[in-house]
Amino acid sequence: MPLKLGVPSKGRLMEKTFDWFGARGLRLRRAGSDRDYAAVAEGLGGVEVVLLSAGEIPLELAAGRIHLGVTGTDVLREKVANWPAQVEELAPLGFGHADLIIAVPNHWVDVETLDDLDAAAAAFRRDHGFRLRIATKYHRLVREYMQAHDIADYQLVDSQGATEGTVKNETAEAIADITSTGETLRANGLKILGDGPILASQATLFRARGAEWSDDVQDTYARLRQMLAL
Ligand SMILES: Nc1ncnc2c1ncn2[C@@H]1O[C@H](COP(=O)(O)OP(=O)(O)OP(=O)(O)O)[C@@H](O)[C@H]1O
Ligand SMILES: O=P(O)(O)OC[C@H]1O[C@H](OP(=O)(O)OP(=O)(O)O)[C@H](O)[C@@H]1O
Repeated sequence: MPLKLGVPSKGRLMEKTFDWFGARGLRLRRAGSDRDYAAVAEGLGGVEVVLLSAGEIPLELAAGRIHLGVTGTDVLREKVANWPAQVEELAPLGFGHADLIIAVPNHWVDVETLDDLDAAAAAFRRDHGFRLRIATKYHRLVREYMQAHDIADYQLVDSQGATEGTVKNETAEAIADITSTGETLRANGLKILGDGPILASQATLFRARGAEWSDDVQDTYARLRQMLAL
């Protein structure tokens, strides 16, 4: 039985993951063309590479269909309930950095912090008769964060992409999304609340606790750990 390693299937996350493993002696490469979602690992026997969307890797880990997987800590924590029981964080990989933040319109001059947002949300509800809307795809992480900060006067609206546009489109008053350069926020007239990010994410190598760790997989894993200096 091979050790299954889930790797992002496209973009910079895929390239940097290939580079990270390559620098440690495990050469990952696509088996065929750019469109062929098969890949191979060279340098250590017994490893099967599975190319998956970064957003799918958390669920594959939680289901135990892959033994190891690379994805962002943000999507892992968002998609896997009680994640520490399901996966082990083996190593942060030093790329794919992005902060999950809350942002509000620049012209909300009285709102710079979460406390300000709390006050604005109460006023918003009084004035409009419905709760202030925060657009996001990170429902679990935002809910937990708001609960931890005792903020209840809001509602989440689902946005699976182009989230910064929801404010201009008047389907939300604020957003919670990841940012790296901040360009998308600036272009959409939004500013980040000054309390620090909900989560600072980066690409990370995870191990699925519930996968089938047969003797031969464990043996491959031990050799891989040595190779990767884990
Ligand atoms: N600037 C960035 N833009 C988007 N994602 C980023 C950025 N920097 C780092 N990331 C990370 O890349 C990962 C992408 O996850 P996402 O779910 O969007 O991927 P995906 O499944 O490949 O998406 P899709 O196939 O829908 O484009 C997340 O962990 C995210 O934090
Ligand atoms: O701070 P920046 O460097 O501008 O990057 C942040 C943007 O990148 C991501 O979007 P992505 O391109 O993954 O598309 P999405 O809208 O489908 O999530 C994220 O959702 C932000 O919109």
